Amino acid sequence: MQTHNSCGLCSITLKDIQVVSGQDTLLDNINLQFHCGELTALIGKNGAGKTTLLKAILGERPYKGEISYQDHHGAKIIQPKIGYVPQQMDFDRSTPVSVSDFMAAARGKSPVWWKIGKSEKKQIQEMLEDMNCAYLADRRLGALSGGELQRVLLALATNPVPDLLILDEPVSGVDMAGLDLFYHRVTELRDKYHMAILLVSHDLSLIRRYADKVVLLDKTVIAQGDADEVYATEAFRSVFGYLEKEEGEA
Ligand SMILES: Nc1ncnc2c1ncn2[C@@H]1O[C@H](COP(=O)(O)OP(=O)(O)OP(=O)(O)O)[C@@H](O)[C@H]1O
Repeated sequence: MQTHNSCGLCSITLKDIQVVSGQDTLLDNINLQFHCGELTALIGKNGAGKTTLLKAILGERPYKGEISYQDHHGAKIIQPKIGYVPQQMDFDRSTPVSVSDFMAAARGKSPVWWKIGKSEKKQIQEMLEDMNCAYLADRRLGALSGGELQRVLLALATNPVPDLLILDEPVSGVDMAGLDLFYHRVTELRDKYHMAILLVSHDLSLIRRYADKVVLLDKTVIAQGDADEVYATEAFRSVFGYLEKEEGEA
């Protein structure tokens, strides 16, 4: 993995964020702060606005309010590096493009029909090795499982190492062992590079195990805190009902 060319990001502040679409208010009065070295999980029912909020942060959705990035002295950072793993990637599953070809094209190094240069191929190999999936390099992209594709997308989103990593339901369609491995890898990245991570997920027990902070959204923030605090709120119960604690947990 390439070294972290840090811009010294410390926190991300969302102030009075509102997103409207025609007559509908999709998000309103969102005030939040995310910190480096923390994995924040965004949860909420279907349609609560989680993806919309990620899109606003990514600049893909017009919004009112302010999204700002601060360094450790409180000074504003204009262009933080943001890595993104989308909820889904629509592409023709019959495409003959290999994982390496796709990654080279996504990195902007070459069109998919060009032969990849030796040094680019080596870098891609290293990126995949970092995610324990070097064996995928020559596989056809369309033949990957959901979990394998997510690891390839995570390898891309974290090279170069971002200041903020955004993951939108990165684990849907992945088995439990794959999910656990993915979360484990994400928290390793958080600890090694001290990046801020914002993750949308529906897996409440994995969130309890791995997230530092949980934000419950229903068009606006209806609860936030650590997982146990949020899971104990009335707001959480009204959305998800009661959640049994896992065996062995305090
Ligand atoms: N481009 C769009 N234009 C108009 N409305 C949209 C658009 N994208 C999403 N919406 C609507 O905004 C609301 C929030 O959608 P969003 O995808 O952000 O929810 P979500 O919390 O991510 O849901 P899920 O858990 O099902 O993925 C929904 O009612 C959805 O229909």
